[in-house]
Amino acid sequence: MLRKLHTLPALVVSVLVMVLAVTGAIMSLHPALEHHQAVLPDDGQLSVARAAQNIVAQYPGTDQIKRTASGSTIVYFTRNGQPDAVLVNPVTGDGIEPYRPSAFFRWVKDLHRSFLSGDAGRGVAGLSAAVLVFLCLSGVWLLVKRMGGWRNLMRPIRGSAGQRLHSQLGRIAVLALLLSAVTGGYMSAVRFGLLPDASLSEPPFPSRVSDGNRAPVGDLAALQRMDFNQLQDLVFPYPDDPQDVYSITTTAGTGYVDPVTGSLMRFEEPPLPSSVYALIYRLHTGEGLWWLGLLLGFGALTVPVLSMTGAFTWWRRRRAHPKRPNSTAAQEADTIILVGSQGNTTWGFAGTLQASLAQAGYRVHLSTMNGLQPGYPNAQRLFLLTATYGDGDAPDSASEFLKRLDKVPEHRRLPYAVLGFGDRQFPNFCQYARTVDDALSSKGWPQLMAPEWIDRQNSQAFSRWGSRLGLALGIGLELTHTAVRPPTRPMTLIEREDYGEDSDAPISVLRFRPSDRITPSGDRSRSGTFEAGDLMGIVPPGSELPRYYSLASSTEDGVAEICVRKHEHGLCSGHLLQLAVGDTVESFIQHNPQFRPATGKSPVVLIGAGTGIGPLAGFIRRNRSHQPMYLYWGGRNPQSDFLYRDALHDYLADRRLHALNTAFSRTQQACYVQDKLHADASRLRDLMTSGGQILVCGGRDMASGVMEALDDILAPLDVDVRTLKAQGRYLEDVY
Ligand SMILES: Cc1cc2nc3c(=O)[nH]c(=O)nc-3n(C[C@H](O)[C@H](O)[C@H](O)COP(=O)(O)O)c2cc1C
Repeated sequence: MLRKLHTLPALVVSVLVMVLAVTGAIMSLHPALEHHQAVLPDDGQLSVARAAQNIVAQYPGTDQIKRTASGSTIVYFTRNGQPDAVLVNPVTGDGIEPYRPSAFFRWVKDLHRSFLSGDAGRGVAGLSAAVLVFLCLSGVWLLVKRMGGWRNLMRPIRGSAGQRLHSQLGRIAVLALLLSAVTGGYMSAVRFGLLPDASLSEPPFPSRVSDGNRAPVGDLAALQRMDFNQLQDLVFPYPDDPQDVYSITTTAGTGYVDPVTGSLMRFEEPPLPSSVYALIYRLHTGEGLWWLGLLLGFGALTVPVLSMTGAFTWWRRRRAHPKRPNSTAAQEADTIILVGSQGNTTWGFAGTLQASLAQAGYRVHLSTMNGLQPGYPNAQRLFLLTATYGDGDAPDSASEFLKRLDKVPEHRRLPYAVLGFGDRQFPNFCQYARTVDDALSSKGWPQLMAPEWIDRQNSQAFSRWGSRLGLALGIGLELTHTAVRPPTRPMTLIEREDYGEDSDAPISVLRFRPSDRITPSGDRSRSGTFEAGDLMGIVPPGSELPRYYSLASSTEDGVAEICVRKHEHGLCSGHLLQLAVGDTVESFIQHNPQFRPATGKSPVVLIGAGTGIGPLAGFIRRNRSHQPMYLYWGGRNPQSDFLYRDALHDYLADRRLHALNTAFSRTQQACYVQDKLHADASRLRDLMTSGGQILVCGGRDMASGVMEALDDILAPLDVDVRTLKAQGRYLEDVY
């Protein structure tokens, strides 16, 4: 809900906020430029009287001396009947250059204040500032939730590149943005009378002025007592009006000076609202605080990037959540179906279940598992259909489910049935669905049906489950659903490197590029954006089901690179390894943001074996910030299957990789990657003590061996892999 509240206003006002931010960033340069030009005497060095005397000596027709908040001195004077203005050095009275306010800055200021549309535009700018305040606060709250509490707020961030950039920039710039938005909103509120008027009230004009000749400005006692650095404005009396006086405004207040006697006639301190306004104005504009101006300007420059990354993340999430036609409102439904999915195939099954139940007369509400509500007033049953990802983890649309479950009161518990979707090739088959089932039963939710597990979207198994459900409900229920193949694009093999050709399990590094062929839908084929660690789904000929390979490259590399080992009877690996350059495969990208090194400076320990090196090499390749990365990798034989040998040595040379440890199992001193970890135990303990994280990629036997080894190694620190996993510091991509 909060995410929606954060996203929707952002999408609506993003263009307006971007205009405010970019114009604000441009204007933030102004105080710094002015400060650079201004001549600033030391405090106590120069009185207003002396400075005015110097200036009048150079500019006898002086009408007004004005100082900007940054300290520049502007003199308005009349010469030969023509008004003019000049920037001066107040110590000497010499002119520096004619004063010509920049038409560009004035235009930018108008755009910033009112979108060039007068009062209506000012109102819109004020509302946009209020929205920006809300976006900052809701953004911080979302980040706190995502990072698991305030204490973890500055921890490295995980997720897709867009999400990481959005959170990282937001975290850096939020204070500057909040300050700009709150102060801007305040000034708008004052302008529209929502807060007390802050204009400077002038004391009443003196009714009597001393008779006699006017003294030279340098002799006026009141001005001799005032320090020039406090001066804001000094207006000279009209030469032809004997009743006129000097008007003066300083940081201490406003008053009048008798031009004959030099005495202070009236002087009033500014009222509180106007002092507050002056302070807020300085904080908003950086006038007189040029360094703050530049900081705020930098903060404002993040807004376009935040808007774009935010919009991109929203669009991606939206695309990942299929439409739910004919879903009854949650309040009215008698049957609730909640879906945990990442690749969307589970939605297809859920849609079929929904349609069949609706046909049988049920009022069915269909939503994500993250959409679990604390109560469904009319519901009598709950179905949970969920996939499993990572190490038995929740898919994206179920990541908040268990937390939400805690909030459901006892009297709202419903009879439920869990249907897990998974793949027996993974070590933890349907683990997340099992976790959900355990959580519900341990909380005492009544079970409508025992849980069932569907392997690789098997439609017969789904149909059998449907028949059993029909019996439980006392209706005839026929569920006919065949998984829809994800939309694929042709990719052409452009390069291959072959390893271990003589062995029983050869490996190839394959590089693909989107082919120019027109797809059946008529699109020119394009591949989506991806990063190392994402998955390339490949559908081998004669199969409906894709096989997934971890990507070793990102979009910027211009190729989709994967490492493939030949599996005995492996339909897809067999197909891929016999491809020749120029051949094409049908494929798609599945994002896998859970498996990425966190950004920042903390060390990253990469551990893999065999083809598991693919994404790890991809992470190292992109490590331009030289985050300390340590690679432990196990192969069979250094002569025949040392994947990425040359590239890894290049990465070591340019410090993208800090240390490389290899283990080979088919040599005389047979050695496994776990042995290398044990041999390097004390360094690993140091790395983990300094906030390091571990990413493991490869087969499940290697992964469980590595886990055991690390539990031993980290025992003296009182840390185990389970704890690291819970902290998001131990990530696995295991197959
Ligand atoms: C990266 C990845 C990790 C997976 N991990 C597991 C797993 O640990 N256990 C499991 O049973 N299935 C696992 N699967 C299989 C999916 O859960 C299964 O294909 C499911 O049907 C996908 O549903 P969805 O398309 O709705 O997300 C994984 C699939 C992928 C792509």
